[in-house]
Amino acid sequence: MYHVKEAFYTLQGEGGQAGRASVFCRFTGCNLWSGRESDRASAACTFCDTDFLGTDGQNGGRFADAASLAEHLTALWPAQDGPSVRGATPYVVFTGGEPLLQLDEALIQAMHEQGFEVAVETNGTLPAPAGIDWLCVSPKGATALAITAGNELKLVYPQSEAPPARFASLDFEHFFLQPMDTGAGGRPAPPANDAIAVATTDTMAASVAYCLAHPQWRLSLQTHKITGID
Ligand SMILES: C[S@@+](CC[C@H](N)C(=O)[O-])C[C@H]1O[C@@H](n2cnc3c(N)ncnc32)[C@H](O)[C@@H]1O
Ligand SMILES: Nc1nc2[nH]cc(C(=O)O)c2c(=O)[nH]1
Ligand code: SF4
Ligand SMILES: [Mg+2]
Repeated sequence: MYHVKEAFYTLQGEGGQAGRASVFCRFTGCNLWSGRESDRASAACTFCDTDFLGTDGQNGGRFADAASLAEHLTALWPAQDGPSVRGATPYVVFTGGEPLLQLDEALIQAMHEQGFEVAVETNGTLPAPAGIDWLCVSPKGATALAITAGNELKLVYPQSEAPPARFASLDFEHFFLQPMDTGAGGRPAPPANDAIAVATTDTMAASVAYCLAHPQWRLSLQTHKITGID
């Protein structure tokens, strides 16, 4: 049984695939935070910008097997254009919560059979199933990584217990710093048009300065918040 908070069609907002049309599948639950505000300060991950509790979001629910969830997600991809127009490869992003608590090879295979490339956004503390096409690892605080290779390492910055230098020698194709959205941190997430102001203050300046001083790292902005798309 898969528990899905929400699923929606949008543009990938972050990292090396930013701007790409994507079906997002947000699984319920995380191993680094209960999702309750009363537990945030004592959690292993304290700055989460996401509600991942329950199955009550748009297109959320409980799915008995890989085939039924794959069919549900495929229905969110738009009808392809006619034969004279170059089609895009359908793309699904599994996130959460922590997707590696639920994502398995059967679901990856079912999405491949539907013609999708499969991307994952993970905190990197749990092993990944085989078959993922684009793996993004985003380390959290003092937690130990179970995954030390992938397509992109996307570090929310700054985190006192997770300096970029700790990850700079790992086996990733791309290294991104993403300014921490401090509208989280125990307060409700800011409305989309507020996020621009938040993102352009101190965490943005610190991220820019780090990338300028350490060119291995590139800046990743949360463009879905800037555009207000989701
Ligand atoms: C909500 S997490 C879900 C996936 C997975 N649990 C993880 O942490 O990577 C999705 C992405 O949002 C990032 N993120 C979470 N809270 C953030 C914040 N306050 N500011 C910037 N990025 C944030 C995470 O680091 C991760 O890359
Ligand atoms: N548009 C959009 N892009 C995203 N990239 C990673 C996200 C996530 O929450 O995992 C996310 C998200 O929530 N929305
Ligand atoms: S950012 Fe990821 S790891 Fe941290 S609490 Fe949110 S879902 Fe969990
Ligand atoms: Mg998000």
